[in-house]
Amino acid sequence: MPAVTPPSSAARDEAATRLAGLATPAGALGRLGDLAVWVAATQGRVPPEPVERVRAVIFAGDHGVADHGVSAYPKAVTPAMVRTFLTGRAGVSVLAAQHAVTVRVLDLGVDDDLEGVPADVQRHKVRRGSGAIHLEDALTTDETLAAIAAGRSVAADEIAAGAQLLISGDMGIGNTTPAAALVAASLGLTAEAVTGRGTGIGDAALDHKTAVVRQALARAGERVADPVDTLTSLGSADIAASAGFLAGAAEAGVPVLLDGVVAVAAALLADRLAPGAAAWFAAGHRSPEPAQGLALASMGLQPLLDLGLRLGEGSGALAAVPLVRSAALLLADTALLSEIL
Ligand SMILES: Cc1cc2ncn([C@H]3O[C@H](COP(=O)(O)O)[C@@H](O)[C@H]3O)c2cc1C
Ligand SMILES: O=C(O)c1cccnc1
Repeated sequence: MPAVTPPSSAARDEAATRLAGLATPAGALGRLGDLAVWVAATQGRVPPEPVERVRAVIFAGDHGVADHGVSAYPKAVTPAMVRTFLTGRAGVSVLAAQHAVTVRVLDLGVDDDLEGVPADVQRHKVRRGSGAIHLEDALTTDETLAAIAAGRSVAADEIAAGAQLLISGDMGIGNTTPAAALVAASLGLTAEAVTGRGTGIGDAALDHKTAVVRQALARAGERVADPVDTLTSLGSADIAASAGFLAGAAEAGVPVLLDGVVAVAAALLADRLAPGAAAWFAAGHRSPEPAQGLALASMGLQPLLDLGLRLGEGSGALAAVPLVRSAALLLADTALLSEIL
């Protein structure tokens, strides 16, 4: 497995110097300035080039826990939304069209044959539905490794297609439950600390969902010390693929803008699979899911937006794409104070 080379510290230092010399009051660009320095470091270029080619991949899959009262919606939504991504009418599709971002959807584990969808969508399918994590493993070890490898190969495809910035999106009813469990397992947190309302469950269902996460963590036990075993026991095919995708991006030196709780759980696993990967990640937004904020903080990432957005699909990352573009342009094209005085 290739090691993760950090973003260029020479470019980071040069970018910070350029930022300090811009025709603005010192520090006036605030977090956009920090973001610009990160973009320049990931590109190894000062000034950074415009961030034009942004590509998002949605990893879709079903989750056995969805049959156990953890979501406000039925599992049938998952294949229906896969078809909706394909017709370009999902929430994330609207933002992607607005911001000229390409979106692909891939079925890693949808519990449906998705008859009639283009074969390419199912090219990396690992299985139909992942195990109910409080009762059984999500995957076999072989399935986990296949999903991670699929994610890495998808990242390579997107990079070969010219991606300068990658986004991983999620679709799968019930997926905020394994995401919460993965974050708790990775950070040594309790079920109470990480479990949220997902699609909008009420108090009684939240108590039940928390108990499901607690039971899953107890079942996984010591296996959470290893990232592959963590994904095997508590993850899913789609989240394992997303983790492989994010690890692959970091290994290739391509930056990533993170979305909500599922993408961030995958990012945490990517950083365990490929230590140092998190240096290639920026946080598009903060979601109301507690696991998401806790995972971001553990990676030292501050979210760009905080809109109460709790859709997933990559939407929070998509909404932040204009900020990344603005940051790079500001550092590249703003006059220097020395040029105007
Ligand atoms: C119509 C619809 C579209 C969605 N798009 C993303 N999600 C999001 O909500 C689900 C996770 O929440 P939970 O764990 O509570 O089920 C996932 O499918 C996620 O992608 C959606 C959910 C619905 C209902
Ligand atoms: O925080 C998220 O990303 C989220 C919340 C609810 C449903 N889907 C995603």
